[in-house]
Amino acid sequence: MRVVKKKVLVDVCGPVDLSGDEGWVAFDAPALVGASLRFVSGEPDGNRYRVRYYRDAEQQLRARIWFGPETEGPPGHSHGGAMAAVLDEVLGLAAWAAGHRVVVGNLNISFRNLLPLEEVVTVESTVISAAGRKVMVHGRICLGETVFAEAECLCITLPGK
Ligand SMILES: CCCCCCCCCCCC(=O)SCCNC(=O)CCNC(=O)[C@H](O)C(C)(C)COP(=O)(O)OP(=O)(O)OC[C@H]1O[C@@H](n2cnc3c(N)ncnc32)[C@H](O)[C@@H]1OP(=O)(O)O
Repeated sequence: MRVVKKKVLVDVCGPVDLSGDEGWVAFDAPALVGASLRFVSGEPDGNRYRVRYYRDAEQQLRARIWFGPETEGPPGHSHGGAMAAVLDEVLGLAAWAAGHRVVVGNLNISFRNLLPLEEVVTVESTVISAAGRKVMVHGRICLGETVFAEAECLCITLPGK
């Protein structure tokens, strides 16, 4: 029964264009951090999220991401926790991409607009500072001028190699 339901959803959703902007270069997240990031990035043809990572011309991490029907919270729109999971992954990964071996210690999110399901949006990230074990990364989920969520993320470097 579950298999049939999933197949129908796949047919309904169809392919999604996750191509990047001009000048963006594809970024291989598993090559850097391993294959553990399955919750957000693990099902590239599924109905939860579909994600592709890039670096922009300034080397900052970017993600093109589709929020599928399985991320629903308010009817027809993404769950806030679904957006939080994406920001946790992308902003933590941004610190790794900048050379810091971290986990996320604190993630402060403001939800600014309801995010419609099955929309392809962009996650922007900027590494703001690195001092001692603390790496601050800011980011937002947006589409054009519309900001759906913005976040400040304190990453803490892991001890040891
Ligand atoms: C491995 C392959 C992975 C590979 C995968 C990589 C993927 C990255 C993307 C995924 C991101 C995630 O989902 S990560 C998963 C979600 N995150 C977690 O589960 C983290 C759980 N928390 C922890 O493990 C711990 O609390 C740590 C590591 C964050 C910190 O513990 P600690 O090592 O004992 O260090 P501690 O002394 O407490 O803190 C060091 C300094 O940071 C400050 N600090 C610590 N936490 C906070 C905080 N929440 N808010 C403010 N400040 C904080 C302290 O005040 C201190 O400042 P001072 O006194 O020095 O000034």
